[in-house]
Amino acid sequence: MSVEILIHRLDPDLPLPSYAHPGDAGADLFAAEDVELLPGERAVVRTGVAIALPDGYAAFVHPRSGLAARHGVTLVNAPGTIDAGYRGEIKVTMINTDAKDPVRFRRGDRIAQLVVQRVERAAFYEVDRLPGSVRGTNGFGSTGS
Ligand SMILES: O=c1ccn([C@H]2C[C@H](O)[C@@H](COP(=O)(O)OP(=O)(O)OP(=O)(O)O)O2)c(=O)[nH]1
Ligand SMILES: [Mg+2]
Repeated sequence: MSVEILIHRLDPDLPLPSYAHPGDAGADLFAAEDVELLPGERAVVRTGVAIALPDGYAAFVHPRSGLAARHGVTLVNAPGTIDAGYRGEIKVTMINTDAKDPVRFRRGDRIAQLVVQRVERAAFYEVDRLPGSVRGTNGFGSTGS
């Protein structure tokens, strides 16, 4: 089963986002521009597409593991959240975490992947005291390394 999503190409010469294999969760997004990232540098990169997600869905821009493993490239805000009401161009906030090597992307390169998911919206009920739990307030490494 797949959810139908309206997509508009702001850059008609780029391919639509696509899944590399059956069963893949992420559809690859393409760079709409050339970009060079020096060590530690970041950039907001255009993808040339805008989408209209149905209510009850969101899309998440995830890094590609190959770029992370080979070049240390990830996303500053991973995963980036695309709201259902957003009609602007999807952009990718890339960062080069490598200490030594610059990395270069060309227009048309696959720079990130989009994961579409159903999402719940919460109704927040304020209370004076929360119900107890086994974990309680322990966190941030409380179970050891
Ligand atoms: O990686 C991302 C993250 C967000 N967006 C777009 C879609 C999203 O719906 C909108 C707002 O994102 P977010 O809520 O994360 O950013 P914000 O800093 O809270 O901006 P705003 O005040 O517009 O909500 O920006 C992207 O194109 N790429
Ligand atoms: Mg926001």
